[in-house]
Amino acid sequence: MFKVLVSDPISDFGIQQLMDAPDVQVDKNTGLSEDELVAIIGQYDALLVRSQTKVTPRIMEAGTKLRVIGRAGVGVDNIDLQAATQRGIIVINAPDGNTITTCEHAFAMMMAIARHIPQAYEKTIKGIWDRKSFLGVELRNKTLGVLGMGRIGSEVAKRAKAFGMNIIGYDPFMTDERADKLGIKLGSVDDIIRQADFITVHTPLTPETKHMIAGPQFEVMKPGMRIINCARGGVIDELALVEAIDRGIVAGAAFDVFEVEPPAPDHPFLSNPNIIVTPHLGASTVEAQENVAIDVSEQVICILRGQPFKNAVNMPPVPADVLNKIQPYFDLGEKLGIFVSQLSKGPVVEIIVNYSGELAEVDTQPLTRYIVKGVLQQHLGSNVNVVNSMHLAKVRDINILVQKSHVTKGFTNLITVTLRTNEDERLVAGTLLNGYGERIVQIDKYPVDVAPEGHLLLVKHNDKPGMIGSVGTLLGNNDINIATMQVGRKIVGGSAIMVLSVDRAVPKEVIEQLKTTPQINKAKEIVFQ
Ligand SMILES: NC(=O)C1=CN([C@@H]2O[C@H](COP(=O)(O)OP(=O)(O)OC[C@H]3O[C@@H](n4cnc5c(N)ncnc54)[C@H](O)[C@@H]3O)[C@@H](O)[C@H]2O)C=CC1
Ligand SMILES: O=C(O)CCC(=O)C(=O)O
Repeated sequence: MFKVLVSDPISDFGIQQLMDAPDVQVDKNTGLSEDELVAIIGQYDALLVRSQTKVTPRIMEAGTKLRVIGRAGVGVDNIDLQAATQRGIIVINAPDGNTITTCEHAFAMMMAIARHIPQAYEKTIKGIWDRKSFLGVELRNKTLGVLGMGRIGSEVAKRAKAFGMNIIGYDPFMTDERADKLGIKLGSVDDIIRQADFITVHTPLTPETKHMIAGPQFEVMKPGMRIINCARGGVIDELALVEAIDRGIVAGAAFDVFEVEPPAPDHPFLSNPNIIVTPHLGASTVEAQENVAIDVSEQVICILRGQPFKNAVNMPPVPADVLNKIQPYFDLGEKLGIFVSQLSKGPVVEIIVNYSGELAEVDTQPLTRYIVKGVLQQHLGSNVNVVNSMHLAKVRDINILVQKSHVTKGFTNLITVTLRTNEDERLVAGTLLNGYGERIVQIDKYPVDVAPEGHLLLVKHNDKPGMIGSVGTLLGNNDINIATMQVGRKIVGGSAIMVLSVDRAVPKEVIEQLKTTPQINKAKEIVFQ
């Protein structure tokens, strides 16, 4: 039974499928301190959070069974990603579920500052009928600058068009084609700063975006402009903004997010009549909370059950069409790694992976992670997984060399893994055969055809008559049943390799007997658990 801890308020409807899963037990325990979480996290396989829980390295260290942290939302700044990657904990988020909701909040904020709605409401409910102080502006024909044209920024731009605004967008990944499609102008940050009547930011907080709007930018803005931040506190310099408002450069600002949340009671925003604030409500709708909880629950179940998943934040994203092509090879890749590491002796120096055929045409990075995992698994056991395999190889100074070629030796796709240690160099190649599944097709220089499963016995011998008989008799005498057998040789009468698939583990003494049998040079068991 997998145990999942939900440590922030997350939609019950959204996590229903987790609660209904027969192999999952869900505990809801919210508002815990770091110490309280450290005390209980050791029993859980998965942790589900929104943004309140700060998932620190201490919590992950105590979470010895933790395999996945699910963030019901977009930003993962409350999760220490580096610590998660080092520990092999997969961090997933739900990037799509709250896009529209947050866009609508940003839009509501823009309209609210255009028409002073919160300030007017304040006075009206106090019985003050003040119509003079709240002269607003129309959105129509105004220039809206959108910094960050990702999911939310693009939706804001679409809605702004319907309001008759002229939109200038900036995003390092924005192409002219996409801008044309959205009917907006592509500009630089400087164009936006100088020309916009309204600016809305929709970027993550990164070293590059931190204070991307600060003192020097406010200096050159259009007097009377208005600014909105429903992305992350810190993208706009808060103190510089207050100063720009005092100097009449900025007419109004709307913030849903703050450099420190919640802001201190004496934060200058809270007493400024031209700044309106909400308590990080961007994603707070029934729909968004259900969506993100559904998305993250689905992924958590997949990860716990060892099924393919998406939206891992601490692994490179893979487009669906690429994933479709490489996913069938994940298991084979891992088995090639397991196989070649059992063949080798001595500390690993380099893993050379060669992809040929159709695999040479696609991004195979995720597949390489499986191969590296397989190689390291023999020594690191369950401490290695596809999230941390590359990191663990790197900290052990193991070089990973990936090559692509079109030489497929007659197979549609071929993966060749060569392991260089400081004692030897061994090679295993495998493919997926239509109708036959995973096959090992080469071991060192010998062509073979064997399924990588269960117990394999490798016997290196001289190519002489009677070898199959003597190996078969020895195994038979020790009650070891042979399921399949293959002999690979390069030249008649030269050295050859026998690969036997056997029904149970081969005891050490039997391996020793094989090694001392005439004409046999080596014997080795390879185990796939
Ligand atoms: N207030 C709230 O409750 C919510 C806030 N958010 C936040 O909103 C922000 C945007 O979210 P999404 O649109 O879903 O993310 P996204 O990843 O789809 O879009 C972010 C965009 O910012 C762009 N970007 C990165 N650096 C940039 C730079 N220096 N200048 C201009 N653009 C840059 C990226 O290229 C990307 O296209 C995130 O920070 C997210 O955490 C998201 C949901 C709810
Ligand atoms: O969970 C929340 O309410 C915060 C949403 C958010 O900021 C995000 O998804 O990035």
